[in-house]
Amino acid sequence: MKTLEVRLPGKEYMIEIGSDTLSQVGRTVRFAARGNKAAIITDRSVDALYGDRVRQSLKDEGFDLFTVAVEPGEGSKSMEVYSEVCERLLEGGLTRKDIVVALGGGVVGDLAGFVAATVLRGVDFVQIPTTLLSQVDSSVGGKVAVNLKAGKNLAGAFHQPKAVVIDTNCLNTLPDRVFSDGMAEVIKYGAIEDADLFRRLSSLGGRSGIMSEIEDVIYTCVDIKRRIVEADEKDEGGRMVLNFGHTLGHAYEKSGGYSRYTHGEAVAAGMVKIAEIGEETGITEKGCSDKLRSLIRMYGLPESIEIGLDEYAQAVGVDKKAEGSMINLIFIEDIGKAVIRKMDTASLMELLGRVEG
Ligand SMILES: NC(=O)c1ccc[n+]([C@@H]2O[C@H](COP(=O)([O-])OP(=O)(O)OC[C@H]3O[C@@H](n4cnc5c(N)ncnc54)[C@H](O)[C@@H]3O)[C@@H](O)[C@H]2O)c1
Ligand SMILES: O=C(O)C(=O)C[C@@H](O)[C@H](O)[C@H](O)COP(=O)(O)O
Ligand SMILES: [Zn+2]
Repeated sequence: MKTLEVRLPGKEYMIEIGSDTLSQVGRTVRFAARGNKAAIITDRSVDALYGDRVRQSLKDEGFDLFTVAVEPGEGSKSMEVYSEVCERLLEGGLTRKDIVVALGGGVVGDLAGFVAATVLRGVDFVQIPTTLLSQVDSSVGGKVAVNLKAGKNLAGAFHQPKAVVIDTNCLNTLPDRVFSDGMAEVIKYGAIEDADLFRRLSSLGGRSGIMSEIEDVIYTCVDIKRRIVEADEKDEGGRMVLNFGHTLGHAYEKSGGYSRYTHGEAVAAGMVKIAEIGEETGITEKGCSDKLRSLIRMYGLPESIEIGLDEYAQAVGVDKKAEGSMINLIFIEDIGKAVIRKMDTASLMELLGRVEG
């Protein structure tokens, strides 16, 4: 097993990465918990696969338990489901010293984390991510949120977990499409920060290659995120690079009603498009968009998604990196080297029109 510590003053936590860590998860939660009640928030598919194992481990540690299982899918990152889950926690008798256990992919982690940040004005929570995307990205760093009609992740908070327990065995039951989603964020880390990782992803060549080095791939990604979050927890500067491909990606997700394209698919297409804009403006070395395209193709992700300029404009208008009429955009200068550039949104729209042809 590998471990990492996120060192945020007063909010430090450990990340465990290994195989079969689920059967020992009770010990980690016991160490993190101040009370004796634990509420597991999960989705129905994950509950059927892994709920019993987690419940057994928590019971072995003497926890008084209950489970709230939501519908699988992005639709559960909504104010309606958020409100329903809060009510269920209170019916279950959750008090301020108790703990929420988020068991599932990024949807469950973001929803349960937002619930934990706000119910009773905040309770502790632990992340047990079960998808590749949630293991390399969403379980770490404390961004928690639900979607609004206006756009992606628009009601949220920064609420750091007390621990993150990653069990790589969970990845064996992932459908290929969900595995690919996680690869979009893995490719993102290579593109923004680690050219060696980017090259390695080419040579690993697909899901089985990645699985042969999975602990190390996850460790590499989480270590990058840990360093970035430690330097800028609240997304005021350097952390914005983790949003590479996301401004346009969020536009694609919204245009597909949060069901046609997954987050990973949207981010993949968003990275290619912003690299094309970067090449057009001279910020990005020529050829980077082709390098991204070929990795994205290799991992079964879309290189582009067609939407209208009005749909881009709506998403850009509510992007959390906007400052008045300007927006902070994340480009890469080359593979492994991200840069933040302020641009007025009108110029961005003009460039989008140009690269869309
Ligand atoms: N907070 C952050 O920093 C952050 C970072 C990246 C993404 N996100 C968010 O994460 C969400 C996407 O997360 P996701 O890709 O994990 O999707 P998801 O949580 O919807 O999971 C995808 C599907 O896989 C199923 N599943 C989960 N674990 C499984 C397993 N081990 N075996 C079989 N099936 C399993 C789920 O039931 C679901 O149907 C998006 O909402 C995105 O915005 C947040
Ligand atoms: O942790 C971060 O910071 C990220 O930007 C990670 C992203 O992969 C993730 O999708 C995040 O939820 C996007 O955040 P948002 O602030 O653009 O909603
Ligand atoms: Zn993301």
